[in-house]
Amino acid sequence: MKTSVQGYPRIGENREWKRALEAYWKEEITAAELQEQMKAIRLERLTRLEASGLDLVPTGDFSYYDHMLDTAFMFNLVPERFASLSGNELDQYFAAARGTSEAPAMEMTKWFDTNYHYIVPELEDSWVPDVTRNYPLEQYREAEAAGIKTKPVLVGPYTFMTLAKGLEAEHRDSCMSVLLSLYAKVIVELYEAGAPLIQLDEPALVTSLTREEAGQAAKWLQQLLDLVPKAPLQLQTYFESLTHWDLFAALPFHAFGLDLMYDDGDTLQQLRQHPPHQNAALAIGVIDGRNVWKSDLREAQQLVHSVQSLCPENQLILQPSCSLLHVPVSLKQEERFVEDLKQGMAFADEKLQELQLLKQVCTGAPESTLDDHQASLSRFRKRYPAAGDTSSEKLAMREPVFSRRAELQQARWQLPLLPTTTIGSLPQTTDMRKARTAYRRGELSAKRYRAMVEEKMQRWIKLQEDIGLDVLVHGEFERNDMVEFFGEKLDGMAVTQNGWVQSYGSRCVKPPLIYGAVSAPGSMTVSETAYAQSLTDRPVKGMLTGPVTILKWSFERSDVPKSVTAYQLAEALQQEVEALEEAGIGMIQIDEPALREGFPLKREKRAHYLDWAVNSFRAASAVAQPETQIHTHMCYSDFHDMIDAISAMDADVISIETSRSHGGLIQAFEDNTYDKGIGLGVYDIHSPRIPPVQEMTDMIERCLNVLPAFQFWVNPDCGLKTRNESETEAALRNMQQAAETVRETLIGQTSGV
Ligand SMILES: CN1c2c(nc(N)[nH]c2=O)NC[C@@H]1CNc1ccc(C(=O)N[C@@H](CCC(=O)N[C@@H](CCC(=O)N[C@@H](CCC(=O)O)C(=O)O)C(=O)O)C(=O)O)cc1
Ligand SMILES: N[C@@H](CCS)C(=O)O
Ligand SMILES: [Zn+2]
Repeated sequence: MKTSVQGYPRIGENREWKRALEAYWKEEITAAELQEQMKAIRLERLTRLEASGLDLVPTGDFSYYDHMLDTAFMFNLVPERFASLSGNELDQYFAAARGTSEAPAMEMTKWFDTNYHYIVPELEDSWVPDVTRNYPLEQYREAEAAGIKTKPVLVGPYTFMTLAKGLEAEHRDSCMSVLLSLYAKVIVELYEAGAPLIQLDEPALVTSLTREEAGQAAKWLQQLLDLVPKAPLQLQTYFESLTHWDLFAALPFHAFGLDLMYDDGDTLQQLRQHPPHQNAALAIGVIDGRNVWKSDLREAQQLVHSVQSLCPENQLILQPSCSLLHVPVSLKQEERFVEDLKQGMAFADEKLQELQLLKQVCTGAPESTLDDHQASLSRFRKRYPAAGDTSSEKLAMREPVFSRRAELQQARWQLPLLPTTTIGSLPQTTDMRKARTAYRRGELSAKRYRAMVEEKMQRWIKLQEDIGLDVLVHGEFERNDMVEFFGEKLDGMAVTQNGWVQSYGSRCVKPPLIYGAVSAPGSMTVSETAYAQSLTDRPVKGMLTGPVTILKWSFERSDVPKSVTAYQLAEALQQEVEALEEAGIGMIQIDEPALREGFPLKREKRAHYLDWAVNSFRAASAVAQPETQIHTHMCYSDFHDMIDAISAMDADVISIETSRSHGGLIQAFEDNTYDKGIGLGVYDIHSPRIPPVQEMTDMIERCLNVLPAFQFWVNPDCGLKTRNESETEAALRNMQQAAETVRETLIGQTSGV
């Protein structure tokens, strides 16, 4: 029996990776220094993995930004607009990820149902397929030189092609043939270099594929196997079960890696019905790879035991359910958790220890090997029993209906056509972040910290007025992150000191933990919002994070149904909506950017999810007075398949991304006779590029061809916390000008929403 992981965090124990990247982007270090620092991070990581006792240490899972982007570059799939840029290969790579003044960044979207974002490969007609550099081989050799034999990891061809854009359905087969020949080249080189196993990640196979689609995928994988008959390939899936497993079980893969944690028990049954071919190894995901709770190793042992009857012990590999990319590195630096909470937790490094313990007990060590581990888990469970259903799930509906509310709200606010606003956060400058860090460390007084937040609000309220925005925001200066902030305030939740997880590029988040029943001890956002409102006559939007997003971007209890926690969160937020109204706030935005991300990967589970997700949003917002305008915001997701759900949320206005999809999303709203307000995200906030007025005017006009003007608002496509102040001001001035330019062409039409 062996142990392995599919991948491990890249960011380093103290986010060394992020610091190195950002130093390079700020030109504080040279390319050679960046390479050197990255190498040091890679080697430290490898040493750590090997020292943990893992039998198969992964390489190739490391990246300078994102592994999908790496794969695209490896295959020379570099969009024309970057290939023609001057500079070294590294600069081209970062230009594609981040954009430049000449070339907009490549699209970025969610990696399945996680908060990790990947760069979407662009399959262009001009593509000249080639293997420009075999990155996995380079990493394999580097590890070998350090004395560590590793298992190279690649994004598999089916997942890579499925997630890419720009491919017509009728060209899929020919594109796959080309891709397979490139993969074969990379794989043969790895094999010839002596890789003992090569992991092909194919999570796209666990989505709701028809039998025909799964059959086609199996055929393509067979073609790859035919091209590299000697290579020891492992087909790896995760995040769900493989519905049509029987189509894959007989493929001559060297190993199959399956998730036995997020599969509703399906995988074991499928394995019983269709055992993999005789020589195949089985890599079984029996430790939760994407949550932070200590594993019940007795249960895991049982699971391993059940699989042992299907596969000889020497062909079994124990691993987490998925790559450990989605959990923080180590619990070592968490000093503030009360001990009985901490003993119920496991980050990536602790999961490595769990794998070793599990292997020991599954290979003959006495049962007592697990005693200490299980005892601390029991203490945790006793101290923090799974919080039951403490809140009601009754259907929440706002009254009166939207059309009546819209009249009341327009009478109250008298907004012009195409009202302008922003999404909430304004630049979180280094001085603000440093001040917060100092405040947390007790080096800055609460009074001084508050004064700084107030200074920022004063400056930005004035600036927003000066730009001419119609609806202002307080700027979220007091917040480290839109979820962590509420995690700090809410009972039943706790935050980590150093539990960073990569979200996109160098940007990381510290997901809070939901360990008990969630409730609000008092108001959480009123003080800053009311202060900002006191500085202006224009409306200031209250800013809350919705129940589904808090849940999705936290580590929730695995033994409590998500819907139960979502309703608890909704109740806490409902209180906050009331408190904001009492303080005179008449527009409240409840962000739900993770609503789409939470979509179950299997289509048949979606209706149930949407029931509780939409209803918990309504439960949070339905208490609002009819004259209070409820906004919501979502970003970087494809909403085509959920417009009805968005409508059912019954928010008065929703702001969505429009810039990267070039207005394409608006079409989806037209087809569904959506009648509420829509905020057009007219420019991409992830890029330092200042959007020209004309570009945004064109965008608004394109949308006006689809839906009436009175439905539209104009705003950036997400919060501005990552941008600097001068970029933000310039971009907002252009945005305002674009809105006013189009407004002038609409004279005579009445505003409505
Ligand atoms: C909207 N998005 C979000 C997602 N998930 C969330 N949980 N939150 C989101 O907002 N998912 C989808 C998208 C992803 N987008 C982003 C956007 C921006 C970030 C980001 O900026 N991350 C920051 C960390 C933010 C934070 O918590 N900062 C702390 C500061 C902590 C710190 O590093 N302090 C320094 C000192 C100050 C300094 O030198 O800068 C230190 O301690 O050494 C705070 O503000 O208090 C990042 O830096 O990565 C993430 C996802
Ligand atoms: N209100 C948040 C939403 C981000 S999705 C912000 O502006 O950062
Ligand atoms: Zn957003």
